[in-house]
Amino acid sequence: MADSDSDSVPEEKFSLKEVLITFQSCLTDNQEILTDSYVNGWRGLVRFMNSLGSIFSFISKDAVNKIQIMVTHQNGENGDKYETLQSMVKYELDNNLVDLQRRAEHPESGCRTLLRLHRTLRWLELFLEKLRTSTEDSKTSVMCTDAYNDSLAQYHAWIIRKAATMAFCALPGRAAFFQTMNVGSTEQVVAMLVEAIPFISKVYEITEELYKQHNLLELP
Ligand SMILES: CCCCCCCCCCCCC/C=C/[C@@H](O)[C@H](COP(=O)(O)O)NC(=O)CCCCCCCCCCCCCCC
Repeated sequence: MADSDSDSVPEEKFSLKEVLITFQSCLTDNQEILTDSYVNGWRGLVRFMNSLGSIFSFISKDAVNKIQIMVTHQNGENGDKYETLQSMVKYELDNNLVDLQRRAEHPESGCRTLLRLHRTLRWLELFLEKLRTSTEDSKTSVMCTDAYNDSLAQYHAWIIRKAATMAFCALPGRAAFFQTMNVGSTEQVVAMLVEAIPFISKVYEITEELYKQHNLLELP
């Protein structure tokens, strides 16, 4: 059976609102984070990024690879241990499934893979916040680069930083960017951001605290 991303299925109208709202559904009542919704949020973000052009495909490839690693864990025989980020951390640490010093036997642990997405979530939070407070003459490439330099860039090698900042220059201007988001007028985009950013921040904070408690923030 063809899956829903199959070429034969016409692209339905895709709004970034649904994607950003996914991060709201990550949170359980007792403040745990559901891996499935988290990974789904990233799937939607990557889909949005792909719609911005092929210059972003090297970023998309890495993101898809990380999403796939998480899905493999979730579908594996211990998939139930990956239900929340909290249960994943516990399971992988209890069973020595995480390379703590250097990448060796477990180069694709859920913990280290998720950490890369978590660091990128900080970039997203900063970028969205800049978009929210931007004005008509603000440049998306500048907002994106500033957000990147204040977050993710410190973890990337020079060559990746160079490639990423070059790609950011190809971002459409603010008006076209908002249009691609497919949320409606500028006021509606801002209202959506006001609604979505707090959930993204919350998910980020909880994950940061979880990783900090277990000393996992520098996983190789
Ligand atoms: C809208 C423009 C999109 C900007 C995307 C910003 C993130 C820039 C990341 C550049 C990563 C370059 C590719 C390589 C990365 C890896 O080296 C590096 C380290 O991995 P390793 O330890 O396994 O080697 N990987 C990472 O840091 C993870 C990168 C994951 C990127 C996911 C990007 C999804 C972006 C979604 C954009 C949605 C924008 C929505 C705004 C309204």
